[in-house]
Amino acid sequence: MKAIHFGAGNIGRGFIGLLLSQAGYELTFVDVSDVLVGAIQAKGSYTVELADGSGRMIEVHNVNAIDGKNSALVAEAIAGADLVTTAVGVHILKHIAGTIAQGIEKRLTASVTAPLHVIACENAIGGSTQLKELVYGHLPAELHAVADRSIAFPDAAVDRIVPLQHHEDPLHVTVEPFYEWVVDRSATLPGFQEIEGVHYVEGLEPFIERKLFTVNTGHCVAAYHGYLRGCSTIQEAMAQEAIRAEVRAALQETGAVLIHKYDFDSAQHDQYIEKILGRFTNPYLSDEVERVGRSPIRKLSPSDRLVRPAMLAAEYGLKTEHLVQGMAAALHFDYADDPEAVEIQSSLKESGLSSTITRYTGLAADHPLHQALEAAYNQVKQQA
Ligand SMILES: NC(=O)C1=CN([C@@H]2O[C@H](COP(=O)(O)OP(=O)(O)OC[C@H]3O[C@@H](n4cnc5c(N)ncnc54)[C@H](O)[C@@H]3O)[C@@H](O)[C@H]2O)C=CC1
Ligand SMILES: O=P(O)(O)OC[C@H]1O[C@](O)(CO)[C@@H](O)[C@@H]1O
Repeated sequence: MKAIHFGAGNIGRGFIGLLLSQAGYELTFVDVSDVLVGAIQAKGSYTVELADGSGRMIEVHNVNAIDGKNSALVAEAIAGADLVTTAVGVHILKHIAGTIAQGIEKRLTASVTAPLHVIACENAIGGSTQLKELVYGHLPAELHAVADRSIAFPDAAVDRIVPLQHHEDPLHVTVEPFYEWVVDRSATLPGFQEIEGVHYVEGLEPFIERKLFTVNTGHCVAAYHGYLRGCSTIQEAMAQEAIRAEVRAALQETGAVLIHKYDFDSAQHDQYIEKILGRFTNPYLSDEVERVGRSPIRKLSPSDRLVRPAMLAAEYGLKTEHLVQGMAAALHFDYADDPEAVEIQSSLKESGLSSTITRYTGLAADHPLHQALEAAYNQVKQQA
């Protein structure tokens, strides 16, 4: 079984690559970083370290890498693969879609009928579905129906905290022990051999929303409040009682939404929240607030971890105060090395608060959440 994985970064090496290799796949990474590609090609292996105080190391052997800038070579590899996965960032999917389409076209021209599954392992709802649309945009229309018979794009939810790495070895990666990779079984093709270690479910929506609106909502709320209060890491932020309470309160709000929408057991969901809070405080990890807060435009967008649960809460008549506080802190994330943060800050200066809110959150000026966010934005800085 051959797998091609786009993105030899933190989650690529520390989670998806590790799991695929352990599941018996012959694994080839595709990346545009010369350092990562060169190091994998030279060594053919790398080490994953578990951040649990045990010092446990796992060696990942027999891995290869292709330079993502060489689309012909990547397409050739895809033509002969059983699985394509990605962990590049949802905004990068459009840049790899053409190459994936090239690989699919090669495969169909060579009459390969074995199923190919393409799974986007990104933090987004419907990531693989988005990738399919992008890939099909590059495929000749007459091939779409043929491709549908042997190529599938099951959506997925991936969860493992892998911070920025600061090791001499560019391939060494430290990860939290916990991981969860959930895939929509209903979108897989007959004859597909399930990947060992992956949890297959018939309906992905409750899983992806539970993950995105708990792990990712909580994490970014900690990051934005932490940044405002001058903390360097999530661990430092979570050690402040006020921030910890703010994160827990935001997760109680998303929890109420999830319980209402999916009829989750309330006590079990509380335990899930506590487990996530415990993961954020893992003393064996050091996770910069700038990484976890990165890409605030994506995180403030209408279908993402802050606005979407708040909109649902408003619709269900539930509380939104702490989600709104999180959004307000996100608008104050003025980190100069993050292009999305810089764009929001320029918009605030040039267009003002109200039109910035509408532009990035999709909340119209007369929406109650818009008005609450304006008020919270003006208050948040004073509380920091
Ligand atoms: N780090 C984490 O804890 C988690 C991250 N994720 C998601 O995984 C994705 C990747 O995140 P990270 O691994 O943290 O980021 P990262 O920045 O460490 O890795 C991304 C990799 O993609 C590569 N890349 C960029 N453009 C490319 C292209 N055109 N072709 C091939 N490779 C390309 C980069 O060179 C980099 O090595 C994101 O969507 C993130 O939301 C999901 C769960 C956990
Ligand atoms: O910030 P992004 O790119 O959505 O992804 C990183 C996020 O995913 C997580 O790994 C959770 O699975 C967190 O570390 C972090 O909040």
